[in-house]
Amino acid sequence: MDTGTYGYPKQGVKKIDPSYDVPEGVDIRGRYDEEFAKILTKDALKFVAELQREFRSHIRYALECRKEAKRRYNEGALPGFDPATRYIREGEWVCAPVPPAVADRKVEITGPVERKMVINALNSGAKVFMADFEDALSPSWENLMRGQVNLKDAVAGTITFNDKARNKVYKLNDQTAKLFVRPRGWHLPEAHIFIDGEPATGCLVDFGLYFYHNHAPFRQTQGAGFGPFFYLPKMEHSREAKIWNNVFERAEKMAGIERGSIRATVLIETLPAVFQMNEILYELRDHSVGLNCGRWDYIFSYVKTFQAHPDRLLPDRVLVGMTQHFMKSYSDLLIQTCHRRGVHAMGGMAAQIPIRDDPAANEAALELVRKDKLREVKAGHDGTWAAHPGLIPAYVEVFNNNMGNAPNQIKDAKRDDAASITEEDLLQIPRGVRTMDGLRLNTRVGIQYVAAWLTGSGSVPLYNLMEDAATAEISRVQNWQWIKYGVELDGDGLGVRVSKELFSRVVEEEMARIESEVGKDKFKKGMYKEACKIFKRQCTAPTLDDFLTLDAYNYIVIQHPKGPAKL
Ligand SMILES: CC(=O)SCCNC(=O)CCNC(=O)[C@H](O)C(C)(C)COP(=O)(O)OP(=O)(O)OC[C@H]1O[C@@H](n2cnc3c(N)ncnc32)[C@H](O)[C@@H]1OP(=O)(O)O
Ligand SMILES: O=CC(=O)O
Ligand SMILES: [Mg+2]
Repeated sequence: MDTGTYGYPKQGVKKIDPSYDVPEGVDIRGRYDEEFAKILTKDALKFVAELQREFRSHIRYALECRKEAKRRYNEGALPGFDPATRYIREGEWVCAPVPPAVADRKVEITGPVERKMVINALNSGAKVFMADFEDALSPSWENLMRGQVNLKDAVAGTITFNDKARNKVYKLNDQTAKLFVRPRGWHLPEAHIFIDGEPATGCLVDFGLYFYHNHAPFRQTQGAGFGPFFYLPKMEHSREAKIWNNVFERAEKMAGIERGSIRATVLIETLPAVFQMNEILYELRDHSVGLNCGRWDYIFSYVKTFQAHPDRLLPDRVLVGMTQHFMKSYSDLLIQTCHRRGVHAMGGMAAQIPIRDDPAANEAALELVRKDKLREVKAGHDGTWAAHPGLIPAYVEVFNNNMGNAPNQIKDAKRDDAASITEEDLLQIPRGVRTMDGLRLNTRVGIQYVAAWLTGSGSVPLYNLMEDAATAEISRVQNWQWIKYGVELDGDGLGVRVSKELFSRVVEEEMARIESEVGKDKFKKGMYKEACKIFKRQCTAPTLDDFLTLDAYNYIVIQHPKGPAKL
């Protein structure tokens, strides 16, 4: 058949849709795009398919183990240290030395893999940019594939962005942050790429495509022989870290590069994982570059792990900060563990962002984050996360003032005192009150976040705070738990018990408030009603959904040529 460019028909010729050139067993169901085709090459897809085939049974097993652990916690068991791996916790071993290119990670900026933000983040003055396919990204086909294009251009050093409306061209500075990439968690499928008749594992797609296209230029221009570098999210057990280690070894073999070139920082952001920190580092000891306190998912995980423990309910979300005993214990033990094993102990994300139109409120927010960063650096953290470029100077100042010229505190802040932290310390119930305002805020934030996520934004400013998938999860599971156990809201003197009926009224009133805050027009055009339906269903479900984004994912999958699809 006679076709024009990319398979579109010449006049009078029957139309043929362009399609990706795929290897055996791979089916791409996402929209065809010329730019995406440069990422979805036959060889890159072959690599992703090989990873999927080699590791799918291990991933399935690891996810089954999560279910089994959940069953035990739901029957009353508590997470704790595993006696079978005491020898790893007590053994004297260290991880491979930190690559010189990333010895100094005092301030790391994070953000979705959106083009302008990638450039801004790399230029921000932070030491590291964590480019996010996870908490900060709504994983639509368009966002994911554009993200891969953006990262490829960033690693090549050629990325630009033309903001026509503002007549501004963005390009990279001479000096840029080192790039780390965070793929999705093990649980998320990629419904636009089928391998042997099944949706691919989301994180293997994110990792595989990025690694395939960028390992060589990255090692040359950024990693000084090491890399690429990754952040690994939401793991619950060291067996999941072992899979990543094997994936890395497989990738290194494919690329013909030395074992231990790839390096990753694991987020400790689930309650079960805090009891596995040594074991996780041990599995990844040749590929590790530390652990990070993923505080928001960690709080979410506390509620999720104790979903069937009404004696362990959380107070209002705003009261669960890093100074609560269980959070402080987690951060202290993470620092002690990392430094004993010779790697970075990274701090986490304060949710405050700059407030442009109110200098006094802005100064108050800055003071809160300075305090948070000061606590981190004094505790021994080697660096921290910033959500916004406007915060970086303040963070740099706090870390430099307290660490001087040293690139990190791995050798100087041993925190041997934290070795005595117990299971009870790590599980201690947080203190504080529960209020109607807390229920309302959870609801208002949760619905607005889901509405943004459904329309392509995975991180948003709400009420002067950064909200992303992890913070929204806290709102969702806390509402679920309060409804499930008919909790008394004791903090405001009203003594009201939470019920489905009360929650329905709150949802109605908060939807009205959202409409008045965002305006009728935006409310009508946005996906607030759909978001409300999803959020309400999840908050009132008889059993707790494992992840907010798993169910919501069905709403953003658009398979071509057939349209929306349910997994
Ligand atoms: C729990 C966790 O997982 S935390 C990690 C995941 N979360 C994140 O990474 C959140 C990242 N941060 C963000 O997405 C944003 O800062 C938000 C959504 C919180 C706030 O966004 P906005 O209100 O739009 O920011 P604002 O309008 O102040 O931005 C000003 C400028 O800074 C840029 N900017 C803001 N945040 C970032 C960032 N994280 N990285 C790069 N650039 C950024 C904007 O692109 C904008 O650039 P411009 O002036 O050239 O147009
Ligand atoms: O990913 C980070 C978190 O806090 O969650
Ligand atoms: Mg997280």
